[in-house]
Amino acid sequence: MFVLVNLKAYPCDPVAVATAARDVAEASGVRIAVAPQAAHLDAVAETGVETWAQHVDPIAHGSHTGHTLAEAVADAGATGTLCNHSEHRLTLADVDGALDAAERTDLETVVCANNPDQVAAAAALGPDAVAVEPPALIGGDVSVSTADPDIVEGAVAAAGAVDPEVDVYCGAGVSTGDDLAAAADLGAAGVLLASGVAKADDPRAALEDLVSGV
Ligand SMILES: O=C(CO)COP(=O)(O)O
Repeated sequence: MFVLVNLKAYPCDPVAVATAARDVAEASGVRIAVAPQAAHLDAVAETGVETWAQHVDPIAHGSHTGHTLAEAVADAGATGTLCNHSEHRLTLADVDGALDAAERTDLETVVCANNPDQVAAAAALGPDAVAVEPPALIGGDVSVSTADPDIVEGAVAAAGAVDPEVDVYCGAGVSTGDDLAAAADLGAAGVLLASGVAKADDPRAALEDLVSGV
């Protein structure tokens, strides 16, 4: 299972979370990546943890102001990027353009989607993975794998019907080892989570619990 921790804009210490994630990944053998604010990519990558961007824009070098350039996040040490997160939705054309930018710079890609229909559309664009995250469950206490297992199974089926090479992750409310195990049982190859780690009193303990059953 892949564990992708999105720090969003939470007021956590990104280097402390990254250091904990690096240590827990090394100790457990579970692949764990951290996606901090773009301005923190360098510092997070320096810890040695697998580092992801939260977003890249569908642009190349040139006259663009206030955008996130794929080359810049790759230079800062990111090896992957989220795209089309529920809190940063793009048009279909812009998802396609962002994936082109990521491919140009060898960034691994996860396109987020609300439901199986959107998962199918996202999978058709050829990302490395898609992540189904029902917006209503994001930031809540109940994991998508418990609250809406059908949507996870539906996403796995939808992506598989379009392109079996595209991995499916799930997210929203994931915070425990049981949540991770339930996601794996439903066919997910990984989880995308945020508040369960970024808002935890002890992010290291939260990460250790997450991977305890893998
Ligand atoms: O949006 C998410 C991850 O990108 C999920 O957030 P939570 O883990 O806080 O529900």
